[in-house]
Amino acid sequence: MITPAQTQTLLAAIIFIAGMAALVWVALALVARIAPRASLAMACANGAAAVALLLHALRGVLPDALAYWPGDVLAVASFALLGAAVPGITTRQLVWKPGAAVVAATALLLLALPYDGDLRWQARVVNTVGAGLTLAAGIAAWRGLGRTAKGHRTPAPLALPLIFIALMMAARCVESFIQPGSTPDLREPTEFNHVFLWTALVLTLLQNATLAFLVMMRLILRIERLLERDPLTDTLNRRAFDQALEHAHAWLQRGRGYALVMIDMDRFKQLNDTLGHAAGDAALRQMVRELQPCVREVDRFGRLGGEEFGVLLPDTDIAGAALVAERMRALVDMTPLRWLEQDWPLSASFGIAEAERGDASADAVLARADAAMYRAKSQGRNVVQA
Ligand SMILES: Nc1nc2c(ncn2[C@@H]2O[C@H](COP(=O)(O)OP(=O)(O)OP(=O)(O)O)[C@@H](O)[C@H]2O)c(=O)[nH]1
Repeated sequence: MITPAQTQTLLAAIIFIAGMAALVWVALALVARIAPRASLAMACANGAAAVALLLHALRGVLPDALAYWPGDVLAVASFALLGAAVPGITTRQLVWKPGAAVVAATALLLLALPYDGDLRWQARVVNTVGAGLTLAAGIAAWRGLGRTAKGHRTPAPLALPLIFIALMMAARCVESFIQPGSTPDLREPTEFNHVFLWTALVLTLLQNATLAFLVMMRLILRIERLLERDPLTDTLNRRAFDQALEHAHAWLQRGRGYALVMIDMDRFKQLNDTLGHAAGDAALRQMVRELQPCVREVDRFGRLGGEEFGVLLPDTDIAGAALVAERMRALVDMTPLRWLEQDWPLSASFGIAEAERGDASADAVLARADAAMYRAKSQGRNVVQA
């Protein structure tokens, strides 16, 4: 036997959880500044849900003009905000216009329904629209999560709580047709309400936890990226490049070879001394931009220091490395640096080396490529040497 106190306590617990979740999302957005727009949308979604449920719980206590129509519109708005926030978290695009249009249309429709006596049609509208909005968000999340981004893949089933919420709302609508005697009041001590409220409680927790987990993943990926990138050129920094090199060397004994290209810009000090440090920085960025199209997805392009760069080419022999390096050399040579209305010719010297089974470590390969690069310098620069 379910008592009114049980359903009311469950309702209060959901309001409390949604309210707390709203505060946590505000903190993530404003204090931690993680995915701020999507986090704010999540804060608003939880806040709107909490207020809508509170107005529902206070029906009969608050004036009708406040407790009914505004509460229903807020409930729909909370689903629309959820639908806007989810793509913001999974694909970084906040999609709010379709949701706003649905809320406006639903508000008008609800305005046309008389709020007296039987409120089942109002509840059917809210539950159907809520189910549709949440299902759309769930499908968008499933698709967004299934994709691989920058080598990371977040499991699509993390979108399941949203899909379950949609099913739950749809079930509430279906129940109102199957059981014509049921009332739309969530406080009624019925079996259906009891199960519905328990499910809503668990799903509210689960959905907030999974979305917060996704936001944290974004933060971790951003930190990982900051740790492995050179801030000026956005190539790998020395540490990350050395790691990639060690990894490639570990595969050498298992039959997967690799080659290295060392790149050193020519007469860079002269450029810096004549045009200034900012021009030198621009030249470094320009060279990296020009060379990017020569670098495959599996290759690793890193800045080893100053104006020296390295490219790790897995599954490549010396002939392949020579082709890549020659193409790179020609590209750098082709475009001068345009700085304050004048052209400054750019070029770089290239040294290449192929890893051999006898190489005890990647350092040996690096040293050979380095020595080849110094030979290129001594031969007048702007050449490739093996
Ligand atoms: N603008 C800028 N300059 C840098 C950076 N890192 C190192 N440099 C400068 O790069 C110059 C490298 O000079 P050198 O090692 O003599 O080499 P170079 O002038 O290119 O001479 P060669 O290699 O023999 O052609 C130095 O003046 C460094 O100060 C950087 O991040 N930005």
